Amino acid sequence: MITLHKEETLKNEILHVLNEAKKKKHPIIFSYVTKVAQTDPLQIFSIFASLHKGKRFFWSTPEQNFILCGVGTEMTLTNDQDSVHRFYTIEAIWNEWKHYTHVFGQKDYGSGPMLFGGFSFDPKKENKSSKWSEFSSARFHLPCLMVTKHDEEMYLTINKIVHRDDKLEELFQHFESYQNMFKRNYIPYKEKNPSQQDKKIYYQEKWLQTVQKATELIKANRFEKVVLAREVLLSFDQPIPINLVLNKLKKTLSTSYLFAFEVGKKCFVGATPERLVKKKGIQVFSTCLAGSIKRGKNKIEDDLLGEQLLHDPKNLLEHEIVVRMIKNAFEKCCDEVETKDSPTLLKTQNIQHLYTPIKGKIKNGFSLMDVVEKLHPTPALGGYPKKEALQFIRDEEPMERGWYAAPIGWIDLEDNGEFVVAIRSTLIDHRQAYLFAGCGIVQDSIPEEEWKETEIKLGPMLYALGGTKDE
Ligand SMILES: C=C(O[C@@H]1C=C(C(=O)O)C=C[C@H]1O)C(=O)O
Ligand SMILES: [Mg+2]
Repeated sequence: MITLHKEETLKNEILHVLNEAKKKKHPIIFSYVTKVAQTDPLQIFSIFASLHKGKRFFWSTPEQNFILCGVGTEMTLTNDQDSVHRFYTIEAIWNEWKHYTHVFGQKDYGSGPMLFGGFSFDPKKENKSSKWSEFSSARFHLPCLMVTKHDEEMYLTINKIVHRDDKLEELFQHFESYQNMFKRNYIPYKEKNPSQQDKKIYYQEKWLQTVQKATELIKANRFEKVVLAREVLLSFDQPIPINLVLNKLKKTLSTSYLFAFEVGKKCFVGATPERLVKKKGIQVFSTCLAGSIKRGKNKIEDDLLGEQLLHDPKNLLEHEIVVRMIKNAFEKCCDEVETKDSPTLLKTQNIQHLYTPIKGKIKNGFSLMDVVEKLHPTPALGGYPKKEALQFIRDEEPMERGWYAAPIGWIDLEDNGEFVVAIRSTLIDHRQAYLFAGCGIVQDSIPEEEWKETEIKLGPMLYALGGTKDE
């Protein structure tokens, strides 16, 4: 229950927003933010499973010090443009709404009105199946309710678009009922892992041949690097509980971002170690991540493998191409660009990567979306040069990437936000889950070795889904 004093203040504020909507002749996003006691954000995902089914999202950073869980869609922004306009249309509509937004309460970084969503990898790719049909080239949701965990604080945001003819009492009831739903008793997770019925590993021969073909074209100077991916389909005897998958991923992947974006009956879930861009105020951060080796069975073996990776010419080249491109893109929209001269190691549960962080300060006139547009796809996911590599993927890769390897994340009113690269991911469709993994192909790539690299990358998601390891 809202206390009496708060009740009056909230009512006054709603009245004020109603008047504003009349005066401006435009609906207003009213965002009510309150500090709340710590709860498990994943529980919110569960509680709203039926009321807001098909409209939920989840996000957590590797240190788990920033977690978002949003449910419902107070507003959906989506487009199917196949050019850079897909980024800027979203940004333009959001910028326009900023004139019609009213925040009430203590807003902190990551709370209040924000859009959560993402983009497809390649809007020019013609899709033959309907696998990704709900996931447009660009799609963002303004949630009805969202919780934000930021360090030790927790915030509840309730967003409502207020129209000039809305009734004060009804609006007030809306906020009250959402607050009460949020305070509902938390329920223990009941779901059990469904049993796996089938596992399809697609087009191994074709994939190996494509890798071979890519290396030949690289030797003939058509491009320098291309990233090729493949997919695995798992089928289960029952619908896959997203909560359970996220919980399992949370336990195993402390160095990765977790994300889930539900659209209708499908949910895109991932645990990726790769940040595309984070913008906080004028500070901009990105990650160059490319070049991989397995983890060792013990510390000695693990260190040896790490050392091997740090000195391996094929992997260093995979990595260097990414650093070069990201640095270039940063220099276009940032000042004071800083990076390291040589990579270090980033170790996740079952794989180690070459890693170079990069940062800068945004130039006047540039935005978070500018950086997303300039970076996507980096050569860690597409290749280099971008145009040639993308064409090769479009023509030769035997799968539909959809949102795999594309930017997913959030953006707020002040142009703060973060996007990661949606790898180590799965598209869950009722009783089925498509898993994706790819790797960077350079001149000296050996097809069978690259296949093994994708097997390692698929491991944690296969485990989280309760599947068996790739043979
Ligand atoms: C493409 C993926 O991963 C990318 C490819 C890597 C590589 O080839 O070494 C390493 C990290 C990622 O940038 C994937 O996991 O699907
Ligand atoms: Mg690689």
